[in-house]
Amino acid sequence: MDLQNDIIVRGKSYEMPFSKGILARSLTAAGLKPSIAYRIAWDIYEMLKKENIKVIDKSDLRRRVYYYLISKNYDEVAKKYLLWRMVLGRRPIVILIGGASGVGTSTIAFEIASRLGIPSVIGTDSIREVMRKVISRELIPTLYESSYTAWKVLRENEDGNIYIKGFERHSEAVLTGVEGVIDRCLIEGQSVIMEGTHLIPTLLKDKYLENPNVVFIMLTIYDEKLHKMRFYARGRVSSRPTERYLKYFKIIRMINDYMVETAKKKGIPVVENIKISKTVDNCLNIITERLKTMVELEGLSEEDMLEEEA
Ligand SMILES: Nc1ncnc2c1ncn2[C@@H]1O[C@H](COP(=O)(O)OP(=O)(O)OP(=O)(O)O)[C@@H](O)[C@H]1O
Ligand SMILES: O=C(O)[C@@H](CO)OP(=O)(O)O
Repeated sequence: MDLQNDIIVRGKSYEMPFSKGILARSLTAAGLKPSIAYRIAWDIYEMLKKENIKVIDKSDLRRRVYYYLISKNYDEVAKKYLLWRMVLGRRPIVILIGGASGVGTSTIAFEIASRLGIPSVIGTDSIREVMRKVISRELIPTLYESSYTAWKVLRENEDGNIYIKGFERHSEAVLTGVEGVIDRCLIEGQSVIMEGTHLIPTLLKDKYLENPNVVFIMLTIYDEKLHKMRFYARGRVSSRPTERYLKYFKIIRMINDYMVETAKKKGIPVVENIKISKTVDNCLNIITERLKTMVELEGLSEEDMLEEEA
């Protein structure tokens, strides 16, 4: 790489060479098609070169991109771009993607992370592994099962739907770990995406649901056949055995319905995951709306966002 000829982008605490790829990615997150986003990133790079700019502050670059988008009649994209740059650069945001096994939480979480440039995605399955190391099987036997088999080790006196009770008991300890990670991210100012089947809306403490920096989205697949097909697809490329998920499919569907029901109860948006690109767009729209509220709560106008140091 010829650093001498590169344009340097200067942030508050670091410098890096101008990257058309990074700029294009933030433009796609704001709603532009990748091909157009890349062209605009290229145009801006050329513009800076023509002006013989060697070093540019991030806030200057942000301003230029914003006005360039407006000049090309991408007003809505410009607004979203500004909002995203502001929030991701300066405020921690925790995105929770819940959903029953196989509806696609990890796939969608990674797509959103790459579109937004959030470097950290944590699966609740990993938190479950950590919890298994610190809590004995004797103390919480459900933790050692899967979400859909935990009912097998319930104590006999549990009332109600035993499959759902098992799932709840299985998820409780995991949720304690999830809440710990959220606390840490909010305190440290780090953004993170957490995904998995253990994110039960009615069991997560209300203080997280009410926090403007926490955005919770529930994924679902309404069509049973489509949901089943996802396990066949996964079985071909991973070591997770399709037969196991098919054997417990009815319970997994029950968990899916329960997740949707509890999400609705708590006012959490439910997104159907049929086509990846559409699911991601729907999720990004939901997240953007939440960010607008967050920025409005802080009383920031567009002018303030343009002026804020990056
Ligand atoms: N919109 C989609 N279209 C087609 N295939 C998809 C879509 N979303 C996910 N998949 C595929 O479906 C399978 C299941 O998805 P994934 O592993 O993301 O599920 P999950 O909800 O994370 O499950 P678990 O909680 O069991 O880990 C994977 O093979 C994935 O590539
Ligand atoms: O418990 C579950 O539903 C799944 C979640 O990924 O995990 P496993 O099937 O590996 O136990």
